[in-house]
Amino acid sequence: MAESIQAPMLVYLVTGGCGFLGEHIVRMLLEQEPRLRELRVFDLHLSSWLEELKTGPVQVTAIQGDVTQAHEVAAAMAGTHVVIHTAGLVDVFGRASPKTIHEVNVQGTQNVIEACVQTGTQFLVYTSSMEVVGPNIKGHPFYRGNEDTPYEIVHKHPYPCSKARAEQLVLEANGRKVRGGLPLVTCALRPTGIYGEGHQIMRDFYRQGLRLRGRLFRAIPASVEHGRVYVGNVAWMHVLVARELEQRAGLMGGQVYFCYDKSPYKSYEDFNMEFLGPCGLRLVGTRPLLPYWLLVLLATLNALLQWLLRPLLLYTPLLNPYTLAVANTTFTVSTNKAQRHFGYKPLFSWEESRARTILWVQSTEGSGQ
Ligand SMILES: NC(=O)C1=CN([C@@H]2O[C@H](COP(=O)(O)OP(=O)(O)OC[C@H]3O[C@@H](n4cnc5c(N)ncnc54)[C@H](O)[C@@H]3O)[C@@H](O)[C@H]2O)C=CC1
Ligand SMILES: CC(C)CCC[C@@H](C)[C@H]1CC[C@H]2[C@@H]3[C@H](O)CC4=CC(=O)CC[C@]4(C)[C@H]3CC[C@]12C
Repeated sequence: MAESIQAPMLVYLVTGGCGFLGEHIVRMLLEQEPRLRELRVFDLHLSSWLEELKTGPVQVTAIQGDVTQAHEVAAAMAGTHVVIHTAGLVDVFGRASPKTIHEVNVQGTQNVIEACVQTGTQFLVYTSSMEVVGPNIKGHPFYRGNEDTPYEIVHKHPYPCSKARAEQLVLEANGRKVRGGLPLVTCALRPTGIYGEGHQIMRDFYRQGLRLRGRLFRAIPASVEHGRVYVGNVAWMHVLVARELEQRAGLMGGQVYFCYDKSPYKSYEDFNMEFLGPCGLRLVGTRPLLPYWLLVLLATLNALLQWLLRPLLLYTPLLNPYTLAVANTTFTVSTNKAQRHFGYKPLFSWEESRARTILWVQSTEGSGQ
């Protein structure tokens, strides 16, 4: 993919291109990748905003499909140069069964790899997650760690288990021969908690705060730091990785990169208040209002209720033993590997990321978003 003034010639495919992160990757590719001829957006559910993108100079092809169906993936990928595999089932609340999570996240990823081999697509970027590392079930802190920091990785929950297995499959596939005889070049990006325009959990907290007359109640100590990264910067990292993979295959192939930017280190709730505060909400309490043992009890009760009610209805509250453990364990990243390997610098400053997110939160008030 050498720099050239020739007509754009590359065909990209983004799986999960209609999701929260996927939409930002799609828009970023159209803005920042001049060599793009065609962009295929593959998703289980196609969004209406795709229509407006079809009027630009790049051919945008919307493909409704399911990554668990190998033939659908292979058909969509024929003739592509690069695939960004972002589709995934993000569920830590018990909405989907462990089997479904495995099928989408692991089998779906295996299907993407096999389709690369079968169709001759040579470059694969996988959206992994910080969750493949931790926090572990023992609650060990990961404080300003990097890709080489030793950490006891112990997964139990279906979501991190599936992301870890899928990441492993992607990294092991690096170097496999694809159709035509060239080697497959793969790498994985591990975002921490992503925030920004389209972040549904942020919107849910905002709505809950409005219902509670402008208040949210602190549940997690302010001293527990939780890694966060702006969605625009995560998208930019995907675009850069995809662009640089050919030139730096030897260095980048088979590598993992945490996604990072200049977002401040804060607790999950204090970080959310950076956006919800300017939208009129207040976080009540300098310390958690409920003792930790009571939160553990409530989380356990929620898990029990979920199990008991499952034959009748899906009870999926935010608080469960897993989400409590993640929110209550320090997990922050401090690394420059992406800068060293492919020249990444955040495209959006913290101030801009914050301003954009606030504008979006404000725009969701009263709208059906
Ligand atoms: N949201 C976050 O904080 C983080 C997300 N990630 C990863 O980023 C990726 C994107 O996550 P989000 O945008 O937050 O989730 P999302 O749920 O908004 O987007 C996922 C997209 O994948 C699509 N999809 C789901 N199952 C599919 C299937 N069987 N076939 C085709 N498409 C399917 C969905 O329709 C959706 O558009 C996921 O792989 C997730 O594991 C990683 C770290 C943090
Ligand atoms: C008051 C409650 C205890 C607060 C609950 C907050 C939780 C719902 C969220 C706290 C941390 C979040 C997770 C974290 O950002 C890491 C993630 C990475 C992913 O790949 C997917 C999403 C998530 C698991 C994210 C989910 C919500 C939290 C558990």
